[in-house]
Amino acid sequence: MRKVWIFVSTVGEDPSAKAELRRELLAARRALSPGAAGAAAEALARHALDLPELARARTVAAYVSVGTEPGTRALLDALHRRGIRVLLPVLLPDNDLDWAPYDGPVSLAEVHRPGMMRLLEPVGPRLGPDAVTGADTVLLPGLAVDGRGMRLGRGGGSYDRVLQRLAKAGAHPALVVLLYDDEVVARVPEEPHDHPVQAVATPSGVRRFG
Ligand SMILES: Nc1nc2c(c(=O)[nH]1)N(C=O)[C@@H](CNc1ccc(C(=O)N[C@@H](CCC(=O)O)C(=O)O)cc1)CN2
Ligand SMILES: Nc1ncnc2c1ncn2[C@@H]1O[C@H](COP(=O)(O)OP(=O)(O)OP(=O)(O)O)[C@@H](O)[C@H]1O
Repeated sequence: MRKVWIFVSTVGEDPSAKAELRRELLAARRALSPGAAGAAAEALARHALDLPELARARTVAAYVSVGTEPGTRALLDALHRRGIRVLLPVLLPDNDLDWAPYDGPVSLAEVHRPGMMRLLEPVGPRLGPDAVTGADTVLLPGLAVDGRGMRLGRGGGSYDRVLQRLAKAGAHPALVVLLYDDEVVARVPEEPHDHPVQAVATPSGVRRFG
């Protein structure tokens, strides 16, 4: 599996290299047993909650894991119980993200858009796409990250836009991607619009970049 990716990355870092790596990583996630996924979510929440970036945050932008993603529900509830303001994304028709507060599990609703995975989104008041610029820490979904902090997302470009918006606003929240252990890879294909993150939290711990 890695052989294919190394070959692709040496011939040029084009969008198809990202698409190929995404397919491989999503297949690996699908192969995970429910028991292993549950244990991973628990360990991930434990390590993430130890992050000083979360302990001292007043506002955290996060997301609700779905399907085979590393589980974030326990983490969201722990942050909410600590009195931290948690913002969750609402996917807009152009793949940009709006934000609304997390107010416990009852504040979430399943949203199904044709051709896309079902998401759990907040039902509360929408705060607008710029609300993320008020976060002290942003927890990002992804499929892989490399040693430089370059992140591979699902390909919607939603978080690329978030990172661009933060830069434009001069906001510098801590950026932490949540992944499984084997999704920390040697190199992620990179395009000019990609921005690095500072850290990754996985079930086995936290790694910081640069
Ligand atoms: N749990 C969670 N919430 C999230 C994200 C995420 O990655 N995970 N997002 C991260 O940006 C945003 C939503 N973006 C999404 C981007 C793609 C797909 C999706 O279903 N992709 C299909 C492939 C679709 C296609 O081929 O075009 C897939 O992954 O199977 C869903 C949400 C905001 N909320
Ligand atoms: N700031 C931006 N505004 C609008 N579109 C963008 C922006 N940044 C990237 N895109 C577009 O989004 C698409 C997906 O980009 P890319 O493959 O890097 O997504 P990703 O980083 O994997 O996904 P995500 O950011 O949602 O996690 C590309 O077509 C890219 O041109």
